[in-house]
Amino acid sequence: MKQVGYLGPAGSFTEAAAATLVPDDKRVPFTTIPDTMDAVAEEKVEYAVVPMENAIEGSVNITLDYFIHHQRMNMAAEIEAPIEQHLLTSAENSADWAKVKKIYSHPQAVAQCHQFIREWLPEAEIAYTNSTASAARYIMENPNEPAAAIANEIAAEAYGLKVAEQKINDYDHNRTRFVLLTKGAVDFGHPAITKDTLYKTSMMISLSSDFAGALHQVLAAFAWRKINLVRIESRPTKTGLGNYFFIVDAAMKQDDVLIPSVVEELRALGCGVHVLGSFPCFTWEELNGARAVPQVKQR
Ligand SMILES: O=C(O)C(=O)C[C@]1(C(=O)O)C=C[C@@H](O)C=C1
Repeated sequence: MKQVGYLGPAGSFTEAAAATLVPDDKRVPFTTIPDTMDAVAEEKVEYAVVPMENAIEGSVNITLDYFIHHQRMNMAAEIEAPIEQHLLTSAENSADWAKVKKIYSHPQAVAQCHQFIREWLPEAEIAYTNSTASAARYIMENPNEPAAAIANEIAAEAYGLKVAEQKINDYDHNRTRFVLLTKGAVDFGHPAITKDTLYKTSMMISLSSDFAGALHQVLAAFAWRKINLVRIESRPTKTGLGNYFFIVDAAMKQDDVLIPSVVEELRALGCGVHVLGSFPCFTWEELNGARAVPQVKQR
């Protein structure tokens, strides 16, 4: 049995994503996203699942930055899952949840519920945690503190908390993309792969210098080959204000012709190009049926 690392503790959204993508593997929780990625590099686990991007809040910067600057590995698969945030309290605080003085949760989850917090708990102090599940666990351990966690239903059950308010995320279409990372390149086989499965090839591109039309030239290399791009993200290189690299996801599997020729053309233009992975993409619904709420089988 393989071991899959995930951002824990049990009951995080990332665990639900890992349980859906690789249900037969042993799930191993880690405290932070960098710890989870290090575990793959140090071969404590075969692979890891980490959150990459949320439909409301955008990229999970710590994942992208740690991946690029510290722990370059291979993106081997992706799963996109629905995210429903709930306000969880201890039984002691559930009736009077509007009186809680502090809200614990992961920054992405807090950001997904800004309007709810502004409207209902404007005075509450926000305390950021490593994951939504660690916030829920904290509330379990401190039931008398007038505090709440923002987390999912699995965490409510795992840590014996009450769902004081359901579905508090500000936008209905709340979804997060999670990636499965491996140390080396692998072709991720999955029984759900069909001829219609979407593949992406993710690349990191840095420009040779800043000149008019530099990014246009990069995009043209994809455009004239009719390669559809499904994401363009810029992140600071951390070498000085105004210096960026780009993460570009092409909607195709790495092949022997088109992707190598794009890479060659971009390098000829003086760009730095790294292929970060070429991987199948699944949706939660595809792998789990139409259930909206994450269910995790305990092992
Ligand atoms: O905190 C968790 O439960 C996570 O798995 C992390 C995470 C994230 O980083 O985006 C995952 C999904 C949600 O968007 C909120 C939090």
